[in-house]
Order: sequence, then C-alpha cells, then structure tokens
Amino acid sequence: MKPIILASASPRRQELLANLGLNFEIKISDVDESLDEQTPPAQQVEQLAERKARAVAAQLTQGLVIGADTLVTLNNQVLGKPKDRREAIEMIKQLQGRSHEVYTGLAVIDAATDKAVITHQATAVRFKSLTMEQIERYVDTGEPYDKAGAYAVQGKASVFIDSIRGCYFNVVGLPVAKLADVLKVFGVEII
Ligand SMILES: Cc1cn([C@H]2C[C@H](O)[C@@H](COP(=O)(O)OP(=O)(O)OP(=O)(O)O)O2)c(=O)[nH]c1=O
Repeated sequence: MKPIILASASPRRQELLANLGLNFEIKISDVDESLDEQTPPAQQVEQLAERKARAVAAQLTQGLVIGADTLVTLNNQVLGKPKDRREAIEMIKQLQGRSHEVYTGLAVIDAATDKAVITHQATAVRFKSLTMEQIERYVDTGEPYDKAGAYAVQGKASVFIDSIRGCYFNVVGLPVAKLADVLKVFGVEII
C-alpha cells in the first residue's frame, strides 16, 4: 500500500485519521495562506487544502499526501481563527442563536504521479441562543483560539450546539467519509 502522509499540524485531523486505523506520517510545510477575499468559501478551502498538500508532496517521491482546510461562514462572511479575546467574543456573539456553514477543503495528491483529487464539504451548524456571560466564560476557557469561527464543536462548545446538518467530522476539520471515497480512487480501501 502507498504510504499515507497527513500534511496537517492539527491534532484533531491527526486523531480523526488515526481513528481509521491507517498508518500514516505527519509532514508539515509552511504555505502562504493569503487568498483573494472575493473567492467563494468552497474554493478558498479547496485552494488552501491543495497548497498544504502540494507543499509536502513536492518534497516526496512517493506517497498519498492529505491536506485540509476549514473555515466558518456566516451570511457569506468568512470567520477565520480569532486573533484575540475581543475577536473571539465577537465571533461567538455573531454565531449564537442562528445557523452557519462550516466548509472543509480536502486535497489528496499522489506524490509519485502528481494525480490530485480536490474537493470540499459543507456542514450547517445551529447554535443555541447564548448570554454575554456564557460567551465570555467560553472564550476564557482558551478553547477558541486555534479554531476557525472561535469554537470547537468537539469541546466545550458542544453544549452550544442546537443541531447539525451534514458531516460532524467535517466541522472538526476532516470530512472522514468523503476522505474514504477519495482514498478509494487511489486504491486505498478503509473498510
Ligand atoms: C469549527 C471548528 C474548527 N476546528 C478547527 C479545525 C482546524 O484545525 C482549525 C481550522 O484551521 P485550519 O487552518 O483549517 O487548520 P490548522 O491550522 O489547525 O492545521 P493545518 O493547517 O496544519 O492543517 O479549526 C475545530 O477543531 N472544531 C470546530 O468546531
């Protein structure tokens, strides 16, 4: 079987891939994450997932390289990772009491042939209504800081979730069922 390389520093992505029982290595390469803000979110996450995977594939002669990128959108506005407490509070304030979309881009590249499959998935997440006190207490747990949209569905923000439509794992950062479909194209079968 071809070696599998995860081009991600995200512990969540590492855990989700490990859950599949696959052997894989982690290799990270710095990429320029700047984008044209006019680009629709689905294309943004695909472009960044591809950049992350390509940067690692370029250093290898073989192996399947997996890259991913996650962002949150609310009424077509992109919410990235919050820079500070104020921004994190602002993001949760906007998300509470309504529904938003989480996009994850996924790129799998065969380093030997350069064959690439690039795709994305969207999941709709609805938050309960929250008080300002709850929002501040949540932000002060420190959980929001390295997460798109300033929350972790798999963490303490789980108590804020009213409903999810679509793939839960996509929100955490890796659309696992879609990944299995893509890996199959490269001859890797999970089950
Ligand atoms: C919305 C949401 C995002 N996130 C995380 C997933 C991603 O790790 C992060 C979005 O940032 P990304 O830029 O997609 O990824 P990353 O910087 O963590 O890792 P790398 O670029 O090396 O692959 O937000 C959660 O863990 N839970 C959530 O509920």
